[in-house]
Formats: sequence, C-alpha cells, structure tokens
Amino acid sequence: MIEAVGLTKRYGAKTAVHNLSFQVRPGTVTGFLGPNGSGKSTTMRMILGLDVPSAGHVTIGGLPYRRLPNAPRKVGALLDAKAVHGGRTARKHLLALAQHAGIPARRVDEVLGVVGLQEVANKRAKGFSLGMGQRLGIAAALLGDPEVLLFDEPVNGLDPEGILWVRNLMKSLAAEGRTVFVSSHLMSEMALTAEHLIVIGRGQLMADMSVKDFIAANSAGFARVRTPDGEAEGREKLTAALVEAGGQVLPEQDGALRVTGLPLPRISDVAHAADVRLWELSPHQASLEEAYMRMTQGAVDYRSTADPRAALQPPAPAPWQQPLAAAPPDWPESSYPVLPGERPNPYAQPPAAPPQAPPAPPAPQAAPTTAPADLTKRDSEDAR
Ligand SMILES: Nc1ncnc2c1ncn2[C@@H]1O[C@H](COP(=O)(O)OP(=O)(O)OP(=O)(O)O)[C@@H](O)[C@H]1O
Repeated sequence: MIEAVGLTKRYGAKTAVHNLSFQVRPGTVTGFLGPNGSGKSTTMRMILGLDVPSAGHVTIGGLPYRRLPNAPRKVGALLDAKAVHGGRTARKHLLALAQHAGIPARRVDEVLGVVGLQEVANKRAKGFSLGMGQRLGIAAALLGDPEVLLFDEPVNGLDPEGILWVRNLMKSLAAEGRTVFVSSHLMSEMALTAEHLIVIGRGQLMADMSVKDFIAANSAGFARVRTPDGEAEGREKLTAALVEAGGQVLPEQDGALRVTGLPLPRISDVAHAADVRLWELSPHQASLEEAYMRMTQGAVDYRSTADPRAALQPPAPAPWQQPLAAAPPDWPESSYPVLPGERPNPYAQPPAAPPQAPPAPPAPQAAPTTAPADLTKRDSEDAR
C-alpha cells in the first residue's frame, strides 16, 4: 500500500502539491487524475524518493522509498519513457537496469516478451517510436516483478491496440494482488482501467472515491430543450415556467436549455401549458469526462482561449465539485485558500513549523527501475 499524509512540495515560490493525503491499496488499479500541471508527476516522484517533500510524508508498505530494503524489486515505475540512453538497444538498456538492481538477466527476455518488444530487442532505443518507448518503459517497471507499480501517463503515444493492451496489463497486475497507481489526464481512459480514483487539481485533493461512486455521483441525466431559433421570448417564458415547476435550467452555448430535476413528459406539459413550441426535447447523460472537466475547471493552469470548458456550468455542484479559489501567486501555507465545503482530511496533521532551511536535495541511493536517466529530468527544470 502507498500512503501519503499531508504531502506538500514547494519549488521556491511555486507550490506543486499541497497537503495531499490518500491511500493506494493493493489488488485494484487506482487512477491518479488531474489536469496538466496539477502535481501528478511531482507526487509520483515523491513516492519514489526522487523529490523530497517540503512537508508531510509518503510511504510504501509503511516505509519511505529510500528505506525500503531492495526497493527496485519491490517498486517498479514508469515516469518518463524518454529516460533511455538512445545509443543502447532495448535489451542492453534492460540488462543495465537489471544488473544495477541485482535482477537475473533472464528476466530481461521475459519482460521483453510481456511488452511485445522481442523482435526489436536488439535495436537502438533512439530509433523507437513513442509507443515503443512506452513499452520499453513498462518493461523496465516490470523488471523486478514488483508488488507496487507506478505508471505516469503509460498510454501516451500508444495506438488503440496499445492502449487496450496497457489497460489489460494494469488490470491483470492488480488482479495478481499488486498495488497499481496510474496517472492520466484522461477520465474516459481511467474510467475503463481503474476501480478507484484520486483526482487532484492544483496539487490539492479533489476526489478520492471508487469509479462506481464517481459514476453514480456524476452521470445524472438531463434534458436538452430547444425552442425555435429567433424566438427569444418563448425561450425566456419556458425557462421561467420550468423553474416554477421545480426544474433547474442552464443555457447551453447553442441556445438550447439544459434542464434537470424534471422528467421529459413533465417538461413537455410545462411547455404546452406555457404555449411555447419546442424544436427539441431529448434525454442526455452527462459524460464522465464532462463531470471530471467540470470538477477540475477551476484548477486548470493551461487553457486554450477556445476551451469548451468555459461553457460548462455545473447545475448544483457537490462541495468537492466547487472550483478552486484562485491560488495566490506564492501559495504560502498559511494563506492557502480553503476549498468551500472542503472535506475533512482523515490523515490531517497539525501544520508543520516552517522549515528553517530549504530541504536538502535528494541524494539518490536505491533508485526505481527507470531512475538512472530520470534523475536528471527535473534537475535543471524550473517550471514547465
Ligand atoms: N523542478 C521544478 N521546479 C519548479 N516547478 C516545478 C518543478 N517540477 C514541477 N513544477 C511545477 O509544479 C507543478 C506540477 O507539475 P507536475 O509535473 O507535477 O504536474 P502534472 O500533473 O504531472 O502535469 P502533466 O500532466 O502536465 O504532466 C507545475 O506547475 C510545474 O510547473
């Protein structure tokens, strides 16, 4: 089991992860979701001892990664598929990792077979496609036959067949009783792969629930109602009548109305009684992707000026669906905005005293399977 308690990471003035507490249990795939820049990779790096938390802690089976005996055989990770020496063949890359972790060389061919790279095992990694690179990274993660597996965006660059393969692999690893923690920013993919979800936005926990509960809470139906174009008066009249009848009405971008709280026949009766003609009255189901986008819409760092999210308006958001208050530029611990209706943190600890000195940079000892090249990934990186 992975357990994070009050996990916080600051890079100078930037808070990448704030007071994150969660558990990742064995035997199921746990999806780790969040928009770009929400802190998923930073959290994974802290789990793997590659980044030192500014506050809080995270353990695997009760111990921090660095104190795990024989860590590379207990924990496997895919963090950055490009973290491969391009001049090495796939087999040599895996052999080097196996040697470093005391893993028998015969395991290399086993994992090459599992990920379907036997044919290209003697080809240099620099000639690999993105998808082949992902497969090689997954092979590296599986090398030590570990109980705990972390995958950061494992389906990046994979074709539909590859995506299906990863999905089935994750599930079968979990079915063997392993702890499988998979990050993604694709809700639709996670809904098919994971049983449990941890959703973060701007480094904060936004949801920690089973996929089943997430679906139950977010896939409420609604009706789309459209009055004839150019008859604004009819639209307003209908809106007022529907609200009076107990419905919730939200305008959609194309001029239609999104109505919740009233069954379709009732909407039809209300329109008839109000003497408003309808061009459309259709049942709809809010998609999980949409629910996720709504949940995280206030926590998106990077957004296109043409982002359709601007048009998404939550009907009656649950407390955890409330958008985050705008984060102050420096996100100091003491003035961190509290989420409206923030759920009590079951692992909450009293706030730690401010650090006297900046935390020492990590001194890598036992690195995860993908670590050798990955260790350099953030060294000179300031902000992406
Ligand atoms: N070494 C660093 N120095 C400064 N800021 C950093 C560093 N690493 C990460 N950050 C910042 O912390 C925030 C979280 O980044 P992180 O990479 O963890 O997010 P993410 O959820 O994995 O994003 P993505 O989905 O895009 O990979 C971002 O704003 C990023 O710019």
